[in-house]
Amino acid sequence: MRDHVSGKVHALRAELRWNGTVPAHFSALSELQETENGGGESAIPVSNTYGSKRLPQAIIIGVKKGGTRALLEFLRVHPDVRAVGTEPHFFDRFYHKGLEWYR
Ligand SMILES: Nc1ncnc2c1ncn2[C@@H]1O[C@H](COP(=O)(O)OS(=O)(=O)O)[C@@H](OP(=O)(O)O)[C@H]1O
Repeated sequence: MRDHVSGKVHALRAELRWNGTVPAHFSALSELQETENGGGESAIPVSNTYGSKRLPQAIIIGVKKGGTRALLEFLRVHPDVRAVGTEPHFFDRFYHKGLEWYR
């Protein structure tokens, strides 16, 4: 996946209180979660337990100066969204550290 991302990648660690399935464009992330859980349900389980370490339910991907910071700040205003404070740069810089680091 990293090889296909040419620009800066921003990841958003969000606790979206959705009760449905994950949208198609988040399917790659969903697959990661399923792999980690050993398969099973197709929807990422929703958590409202703050403080637990989970993979993100949504990520923001964008090129440098593409306005991703502004998008993150707009999303953060929503009370049901919990987002990382700083950009984790998992896919472009720290992919080698693995999913345990990413949580
Ligand atoms: N809605 C909208 N319309 C036009 N321009 C916008 C918008 N939102 C953010 N911006 C501008 O996007 C620039 C920041 O983008 P990023 O958040 O991706 O910046 S960064 O790569 O993380 O530094 C930054 O540009 P500069 O001010 O030239 O640095 C922002 O002003």
